[in-house]
Amino acid sequence: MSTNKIKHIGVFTSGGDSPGMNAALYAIAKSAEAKGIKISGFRKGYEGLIDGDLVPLASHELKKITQKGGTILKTARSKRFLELEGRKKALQTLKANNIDALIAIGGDGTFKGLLAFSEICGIPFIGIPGTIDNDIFGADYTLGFDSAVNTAIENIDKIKDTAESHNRVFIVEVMGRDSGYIAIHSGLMVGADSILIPESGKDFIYLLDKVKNYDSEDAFLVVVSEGDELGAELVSSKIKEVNPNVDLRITKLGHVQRGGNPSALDRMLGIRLGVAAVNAISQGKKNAMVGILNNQLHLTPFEEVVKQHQVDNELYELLELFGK
Ligand SMILES: Nc1ncnc2c1ncn2[C@@H]1O[C@H](COP(=O)(O)OP(=O)(O)OP(=O)(O)O)[C@@H](O)[C@H]1O
Ligand SMILES: O=P(O)(O)OC[C@H]1O[C@](O)(CO)[C@@H](O)[C@@H]1O
Repeated sequence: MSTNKIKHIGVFTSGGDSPGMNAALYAIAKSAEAKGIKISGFRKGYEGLIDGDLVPLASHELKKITQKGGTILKTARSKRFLELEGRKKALQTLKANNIDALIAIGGDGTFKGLLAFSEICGIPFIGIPGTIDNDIFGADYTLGFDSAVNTAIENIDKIKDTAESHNRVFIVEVMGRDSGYIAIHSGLMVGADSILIPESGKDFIYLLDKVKNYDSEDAFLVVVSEGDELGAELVSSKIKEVNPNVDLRITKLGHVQRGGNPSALDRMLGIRLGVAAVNAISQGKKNAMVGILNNQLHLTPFEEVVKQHQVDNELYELLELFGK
């Protein structure tokens, strides 16, 4: 589609919220206004597309909330959009409101949704990676990941104080549905004795070896990703099997990691990617995600984005050196 045909862009946030989404919405509105393009926001992710729940967006309003976590548009996991019937209703909404391009801010599930939608809807779709899990191919960092890791380390530092005072073994579970990124980053930064992630199968053996003879004047800290196949409880019972003397506690950090004001990095990322998304649409691009790779803007087709993510080799090496 050529540049001058785009008059009205729809935007929505989808999947888990992540700090920085509001900054991206502000940037999208600002950039669209500068190009004379109208912007509407669909509320509650794909649910808003299906129900025609949309609101006009204005940059002077969004400017006030760029520093806030969460998403002003709200978000959802939509069962209805998984069905063709739901996607057909969403198509009707777009037609009825003369939307001629869509920007989605979400995780890999959201982009799988756009791929499915593109089979029945021909308008340009552009994605912005927004998930604390950082499990998206085509972006060094997703919106919200840096803030989530900062929240995790702030809290694990506190746990360490009490763990060291009691010489306790602590298992701290951090978020990451299928991804160990938050665990690796936070685990390295707090000096964890062991880091367990879903992408690595053998790490548990090293942990048991280490903890078997643990009887020290110190804490023993395990950071485990919620996506790890064993999980905190099973890890705990295995540790007690090999060393019944340990004084052990489990803390699950949970959704606290998704909230809070975005870090400087996430605010900047939101602004850069918001502007880049509008530019991409104006340049006639479609069905691709904007992301920052090596500090440069990149467009990656959705087909690539949704492929299984990989933890890169350098991170594995750090994990070997520090976490085992
Ligand atoms: N294969 C698919 N076909 C159609 N829609 C899909 C598909 N996969 C996911 N979706 C839609 O995308 C929504 C968001 O996906 P999901 O819940 O996996 O979150 P996400 O975007 O991966 O974000 P997060 O990483 O924060 O969980 C789903 O609730 C669903 O409505
Ligand atoms: O908010 P919900 O639906 O419980 O989802 C939790 C999942 O979302 C994420 O926080 C990503 O947004 C994952 O780390 C976690 O597994």
